[in-house]
Amino acid sequence: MYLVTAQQMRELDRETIERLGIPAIALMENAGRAIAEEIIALCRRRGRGSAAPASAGSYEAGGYSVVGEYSIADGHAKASGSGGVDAAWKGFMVSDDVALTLDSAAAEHWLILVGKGNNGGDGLAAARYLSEAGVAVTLVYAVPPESLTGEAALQRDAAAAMGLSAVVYGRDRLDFAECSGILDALLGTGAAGAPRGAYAELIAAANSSGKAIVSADIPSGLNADTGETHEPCIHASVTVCLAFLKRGLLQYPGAAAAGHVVVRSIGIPASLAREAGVTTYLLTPEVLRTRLDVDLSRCRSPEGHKGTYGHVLVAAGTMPMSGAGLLSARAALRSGCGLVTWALPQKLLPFVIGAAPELMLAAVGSSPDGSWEAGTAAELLKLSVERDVMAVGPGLGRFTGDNDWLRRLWEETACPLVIDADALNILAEQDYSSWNNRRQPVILTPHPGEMARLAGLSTAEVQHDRIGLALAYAQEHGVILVLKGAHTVIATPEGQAYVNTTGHPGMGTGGAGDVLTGVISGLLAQGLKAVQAAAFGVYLHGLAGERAAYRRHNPASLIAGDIIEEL
Ligand SMILES: NC(=O)C1=CN([C@@H]2O[C@H](COP(=O)(O)OP(=O)(O)OC[C@H]3O[C@@H](n4cnc5c(N)ncnc54)[C@H](O)[C@@H]3O)[C@@H](O)[C@H]2O)[C@H](O)CC1
Ligand SMILES: [K+]
Repeated sequence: MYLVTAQQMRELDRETIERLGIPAIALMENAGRAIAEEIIALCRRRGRGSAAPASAGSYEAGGYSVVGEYSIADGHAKASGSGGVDAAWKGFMVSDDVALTLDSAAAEHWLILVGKGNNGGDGLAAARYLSEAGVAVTLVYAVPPESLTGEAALQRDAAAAMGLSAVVYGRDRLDFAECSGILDALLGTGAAGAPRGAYAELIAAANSSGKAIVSADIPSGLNADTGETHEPCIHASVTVCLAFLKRGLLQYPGAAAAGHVVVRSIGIPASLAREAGVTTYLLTPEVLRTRLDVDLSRCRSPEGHKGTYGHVLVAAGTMPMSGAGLLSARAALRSGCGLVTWALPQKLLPFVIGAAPELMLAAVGSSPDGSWEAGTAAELLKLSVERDVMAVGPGLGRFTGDNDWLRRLWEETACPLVIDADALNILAEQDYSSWNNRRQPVILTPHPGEMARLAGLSTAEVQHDRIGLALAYAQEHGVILVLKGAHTVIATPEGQAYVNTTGHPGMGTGGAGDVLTGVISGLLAQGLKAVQAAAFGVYLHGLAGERAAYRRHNPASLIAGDIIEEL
């Protein structure tokens, strides 16, 4: 599933209209219909509708279809008292447009908040379809309707010609308490800055009304690119996103303001997005399979052996943070690699023997306090020769000479590097663009605080536009960047970005990041390309976290080791 910016959406709109010749008004009609269908579906889900959602068309031997709860054939059958359609009788049958039918329409009255632009136009089109379904609608113009132009003006005139009731905010009486729902068609991808004037007042009133709000395309007040929510911003139950998923709907706080996001096609071909060079995706199994060529089955070869699945070297842990090394190393094994060697300070070794019998341990250095030493770089380089990937950083701590230590690993290892935790903090202190180029990829796995240090920004600035920042950093530094957090972003030096939505808030617990480092390293060791291992690793880590969270009486009690057990 593509993720687009507002600008990319405008270009795709224009391409569709000008190159394919599909009129803008047709796209708007499609948008309006899609929005109306989702509002009707919401009303049903709220239990207001008696018609069950349209069942999949099931074609019986007699060649008739049952859609929804009613068909003419059933009607005939009931009339004839046969209690059901006689299979031999192939009565004439007509089904209705279930998606736009609501039995309880009479109980519904929706306010349609109409902005000046095409977002407002979408709302006006939706109002006509809702009215056709028997839902009472009142158009609430944020600006005098005569100021609408283009397709929005066409929709305005059509709504007026249909006699839809309309009020102008600030001029006419308006009571949100009288409605059963609100369609937010104030601002879409053409918005700029915080909502102003009547728009801001209508957004605030809608939010405080307590009514269910459906947003057209994006919640008004949301930055479509960054997920930043202006003050005020609509808090929607459902956002009907048109054509392509907007980046801002996946980035918090926007992701929270959007409610349930449903992407609806309106006639803009997905191929245009590919041709336009859109390379940001929602990370789904489909994207993993088709874009990243990942074998989701992770099947094992019948003649495989531990050597088949690669060998991970983990350089991690100190006396106070031995667990980080253990978590990473165990997670690497659980991700399916064949062997894991955990390189750790000599002093630490006796305490972790047997902690995970499946691990091989390699004591390095001779520091009396179990910290790392600059001289261990040579030992790690020697160990890395027989390993397929090196993970460095979990529980590493800081030590004298650590800058040169990391530089040696960067410049002299011949295997891919996964750099996490304190190793990222070491990296952040240097201009590593001057270091020798590497033939093998590097994956950085910062949380927002570590990213802030790497990029020389505040954490708030990192969170302001996670996708944009991750892409810029990955391309500038030639690394694969895994920017952790709610909806982790995986960005590549070539400019692709994948946004992951698996995971659970309970995963905000010490060591969860160490586990991810192990998972990514374990997948790399099994031969996945770096971007495959990063994306698939994040995806699997999130799924495991979900399963682990649901096993607890309360997700708050989830701890990192639980995630490993669910891999
Ligand atoms: N081809 C089509 O018809 C399609 C339309 N789509 C829908 O169109 C919107 C984008 O429409 P656009 O006209 O570009 O902008 P908006 O409707 O979002 O509104 C912009 C409008 O609002 C005023 N404005 C801008 N910022 C503010 C602010 N901060 N406060 C107050 N007012 C503001 C300004 O006057 C602008 O004119 C898109 O989201 C879809 O809903 C579909 O994309 C399908 C194709
Ligand atoms: K909107």
